[in-house]
Amino acid sequence: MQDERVPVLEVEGVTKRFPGVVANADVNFALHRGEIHCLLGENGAGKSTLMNVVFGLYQPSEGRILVNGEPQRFASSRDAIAAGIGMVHQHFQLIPVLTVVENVILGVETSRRGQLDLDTARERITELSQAYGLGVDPDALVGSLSVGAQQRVELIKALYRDADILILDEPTAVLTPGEVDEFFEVVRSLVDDGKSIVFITHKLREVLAVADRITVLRRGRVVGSADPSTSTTAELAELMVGRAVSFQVPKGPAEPGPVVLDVAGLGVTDDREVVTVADCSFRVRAGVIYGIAGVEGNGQRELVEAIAGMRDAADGHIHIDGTDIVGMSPRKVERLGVGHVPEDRNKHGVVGAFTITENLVLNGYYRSPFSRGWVMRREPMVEQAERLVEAYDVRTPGTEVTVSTLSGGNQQKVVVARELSRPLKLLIVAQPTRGLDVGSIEFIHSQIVAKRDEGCAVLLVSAELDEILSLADHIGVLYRGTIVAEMPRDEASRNRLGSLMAGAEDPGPPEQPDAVEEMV
Ligand SMILES: Nc1ncnc2c1ncn2[C@@H]1O[C@H](COP(=O)(O)OP(=O)(O)OP(=O)(O)O)[C@@H](O)[C@H]1O
Repeated sequence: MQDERVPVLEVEGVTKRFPGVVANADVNFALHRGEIHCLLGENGAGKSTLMNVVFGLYQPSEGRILVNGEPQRFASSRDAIAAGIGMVHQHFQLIPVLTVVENVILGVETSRRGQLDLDTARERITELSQAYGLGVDPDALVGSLSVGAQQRVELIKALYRDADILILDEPTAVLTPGEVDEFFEVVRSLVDDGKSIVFITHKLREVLAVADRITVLRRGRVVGSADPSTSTTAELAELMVGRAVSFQVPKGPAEPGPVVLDVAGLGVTDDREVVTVADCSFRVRAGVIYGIAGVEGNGQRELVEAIAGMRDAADGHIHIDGTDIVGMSPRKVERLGVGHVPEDRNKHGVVGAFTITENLVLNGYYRSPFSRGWVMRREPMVEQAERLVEAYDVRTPGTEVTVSTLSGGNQQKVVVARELSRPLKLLIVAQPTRGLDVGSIEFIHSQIVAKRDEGCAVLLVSAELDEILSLADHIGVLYRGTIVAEMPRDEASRNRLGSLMAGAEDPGPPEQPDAVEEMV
């Protein structure tokens, strides 16, 4: 029998240094059996690094890891898995062209008479899926699954390897509100079954809803712990960031100018040639934030890519400041004064192997002052990088480090800094604060409002209704690739948008405009 008082996982005095950075400094942390322990901290606080040490991906510079009271030495994640630890990363590690069962057994194949034993694996996956309410079809192609279902496949992968301790790194960042509720049910059933969970998130309301215990990291150190039954989101925010955070965006009324973006009868297909945007029409005026609300997967990605010149339109028109941009290259569109913060920063936002300085001039290196004739000029590039790193509070040892070494949230700040720091006519922002901490959300929201107040037209696409409600002046609901309803912000409510997003009838404007809830 195991002694219930011995934590299932202990981190003792762990320090992890990278060149120029102490990512974790003398961290102590204990996880008990059957508990959900939330690890909180601002972007770059060292949460992922600590969990990568626990999962054997990094070796600690100092300190040790104990599992059930036994000191461990993990040479790789294989050793951590053997000790009963499973991790679901922020970015899934699945192969889209393989089925669920093939993905799950990769690396742990069992064979019978030299043949892969898919049947036994399939049975086990079905059992796990039923036991924890995961609803995963073992034969589905992973690439055809929703983000929420892919995440459950990652969970099954860990459970299939007999994980007792599960590390979930920002699992809800990519989920819709409905999926988050389902996910919490799954987490609870795991805990009821005796699993122990480390849960990393930036969403303070979630923390209070789900955590048994909370530990807060700041700049690599544990700065405190909190009891979820007696803490408030404001207290947690202050503990994380080290100052009081305002959850409301200060914003005056919009002063609408001429139409900048005019989308008319637009049709766009996705990578598989399936029509995902159809007969879509809306207009965005200068000085206005137009928010697109919608359940993810209703054509948002293709719509944004078409407006940014990254995807061809099959039908209709897109006028930006009077110019029809259909068929134009992204660079030409960008030269019209269009900024774009893409939804997937790794694919389209940053080049991981380039430095911060280089990433900050990705779309302007050929222009003055960064180039003169054919010659690139480093000095103004570095000057700009130093200025933006300071203004956007990008946590980094310097501007010459490669962006892949920054924490996820800090990579996002680099993209936002690059796109918002130049004069723009149209700013397209898709999920601008995904993965960001409360302090950074506050800052980026204020920058988006400042852009609007300069007279820029802003197209905001967000899966967070609270983000739409707190920033947008006018709202369009995208359902199955079409704007099915439009309304001024004052006539929107969470209920009304929720119904329209689900394809239901419009219940009409609320009697009282909805107050904006905290975006955390
Ligand atoms: N492989 C690496 N090489 C160099 N520095 C790194 C590496 N990995 C992380 N760091 C640095 O360690 C610090 C902590 O990063 P980490 O990713 O652990 O933060 P985090 O709390 O998970 O942040 P976020 O909430 O933004 O994901 C950051 O300053 C980051 O730049």
